[in-house]
Formats: sequence, C-alpha cells, structure tokens
Amino acid sequence: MGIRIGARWLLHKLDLRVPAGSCAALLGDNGTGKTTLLRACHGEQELTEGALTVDGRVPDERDPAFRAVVSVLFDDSALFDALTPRQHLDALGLDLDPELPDTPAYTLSSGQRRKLLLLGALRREHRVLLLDEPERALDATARRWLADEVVAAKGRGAAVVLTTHDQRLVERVADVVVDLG
Ligand SMILES: Nc1ncnc2c1ncn2[C@@H]1O[C@H](COP(=O)(O)OP(=O)(O)OP(=O)(O)O)[C@@H](O)[C@H]1O
Repeated sequence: MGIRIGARWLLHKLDLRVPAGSCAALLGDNGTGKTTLLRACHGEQELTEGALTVDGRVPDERDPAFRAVVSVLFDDSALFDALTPRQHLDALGLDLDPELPDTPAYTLSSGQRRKLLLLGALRREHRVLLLDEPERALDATARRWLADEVVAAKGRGAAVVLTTHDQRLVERVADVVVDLG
C-alpha cells in the first residue's frame, strides 16, 4: 500500500501484516508518516495505492462493528473536562485507577490526562489496538506501566500498532519494527 500527500509519497510499497498477539512499532523522524499510517488503519486517511484491512475489514471509524473491535488513542483524543476519571471509566465499565485523582479532568496534569485516555483505550475490549505516541507526557513509572499494559493486551490476543519515539518501549513490546526514515 502507499499514501501520497500532494506530490510526496509518505508511504510507498509498504507491506505489513500484524498477527493477533503481536505488536508493530512505527518509528521515524517527525513528518515521516507514522500518524498518517495509523489514521489509515482507523479509516481516517485514504490510501493512494493498494489495500488495507483491519481485523478483516476495510477500516471505517464510523462503523459501530469496526469501533467495537478497534481501540485507539490519537493526539486529538479528548476527555470531558467536567467529568472526573471515575465518571469517564464508569462509562466504559472500568474501575478507577488508584493513582488518578478523582477530580474534574480539566484539573488533571497532562500525564494524568494521558493515563486516563490510555486506560480507556487499553482496558476496553478490543482485538486491535492503535496507539499514537502513547508515551507522550508519561513519567518513567507510567511508561513502565504502559509497556506492561501493551504486553498484557498482546497476551489477550490483540494486534497492536503503535507509533513511538521511545526506544525502551520498542524493546519491551515490539515484535516488528517499521522505520519510516
Ligand atoms: N491531510 C493532510 N494534508 C496535508 N498534509 C498532511 C496531511 N496529513 C499528513 N500530512 C503531512 O504528512 C506528513 C506526515 O505527517 P504525520 O503526522 O504522519 O507524521 P509523523 O511521522 O506522525 O510525525 P511526528 O513524529 O511529528 O508525529 C507531514 O509532513 C504532514 O504535514
């Protein structure tokens, strides 16, 4: 598959398969196309050539059946400012993480907000997990927690695709590395 933006090929002749229970890490400098590929996996970016399936379907974020099996975290993933972590997690049927203060989301630090978003993505049922720079804003302890969570998701059979600039995360979770340059 390939994606051209204007005159520039971002991804060209990319051939990648991510089996259930494994993780592909997309690496590369700023602007090389990592997020664009992840958005294509979520049905938000058209391909210029080739084909892409996620859990056997053409990606379509508007399709409830697709959303039911694909869990995502993008940079523009948002919280409800007035709701607390417990209220966010209740809505997903999840328990509150004891390390998160249960105050309205607008009062949380950026790392706490990130962890809450990650909890929502990681702990809900999914067969596919798409994470865009999940380590962003996390401290060292939270980054270890993140790696453990991704390993656990793989253990439950999820196919994981993530973008990252964190080499340690790559070493701990990735089965295949795709370096976009
Ligand atoms: N819809 C769009 N219209 C115009 N340009 C776009 C569009 N989507 C992506 N691009 C461009 O494609 C390039 C790749 O962007 P992308 O966000 O995929 O990079 P990235 O590898 O995730 O970078 P970073 O490490 O900075 O997050 C950038 O130059 C970006 O400006």
